[in-house]
Amino acid sequence: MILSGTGISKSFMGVKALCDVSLMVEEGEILGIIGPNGSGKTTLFNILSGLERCDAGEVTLAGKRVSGLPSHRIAGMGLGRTFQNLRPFSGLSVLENVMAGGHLRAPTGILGQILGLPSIHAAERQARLDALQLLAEVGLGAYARSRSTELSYGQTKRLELARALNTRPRVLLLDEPTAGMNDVQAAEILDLVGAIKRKLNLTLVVIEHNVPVLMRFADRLMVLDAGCKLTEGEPRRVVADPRVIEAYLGRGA
Ligand SMILES: Nc1ncnc2c1ncn2[C@@H]1O[C@H](COP(=O)(O)OP(=O)(O)OP(=O)(O)O)[C@@H](O)[C@H]1O
Repeated sequence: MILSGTGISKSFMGVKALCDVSLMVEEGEILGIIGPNGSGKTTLFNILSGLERCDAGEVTLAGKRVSGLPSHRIAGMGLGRTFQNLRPFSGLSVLENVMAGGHLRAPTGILGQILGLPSIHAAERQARLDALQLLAEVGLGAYARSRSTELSYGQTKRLELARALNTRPRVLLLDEPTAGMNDVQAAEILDLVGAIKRKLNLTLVVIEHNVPVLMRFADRLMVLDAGCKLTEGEPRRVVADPRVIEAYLGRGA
């Protein structure tokens, strides 16, 4: 098991966003997370990645307890993520945006940077090559020098993916990677994510509203409803569960 959350609870000013939620993610698997709006999906990602602290519970990554650590430490230990709302650095080029995610791995210290040691230049060159390679992988090779603001919405989603991959994650949390896309575009981006996952031997946890698309992609689904885990398991069995149909698709569905 590469990622686990045990008994995670979180309230915001008395509103229970998560209530005793546990999850186990095996190395190499794709876990899909679904649930109605406000059911706690993003809060769960925020806790797993260290952006929010849980009120109770524990998160482990590759057997090490990470709950309580700052998000950059958890990222450095191999947990990457993308965000539901796109937020590229608008003043930077596409390439620079990807490289900004890679500084976690920079082998050289601040003193070396001030002194401009040759090893820094070699490291910078390598970082640039790595970022260009990732841009090519996500289909943005031709846009390396463009401003990130010149990219279309779908291309910005790909940039977010490249940026997250540049932290060299073992586990990648994807928050609505296909939001705002039609089914064809959604299938296309998930095909790309799947190919990268296989190539880099990643483990994925994916929040997604497009259930039919996610069903084809995920090995397992977990359903949140009002901050509680409703059920989890094999995708077809989960979406046929009457409790899931009622909670997720609405009463009378
Ligand atoms: N920072 C915050 N302050 C106050 N309440 C919050 C905060 N973050 C989340 N919440 C509340 O916690 C609950 C869960 O929100 P969360 O964003 O995790 O749900 P979600 O399942 O990701 O929703 P969506 O599908 O709409 O993105 C909601 O009631 C939300 O209003």
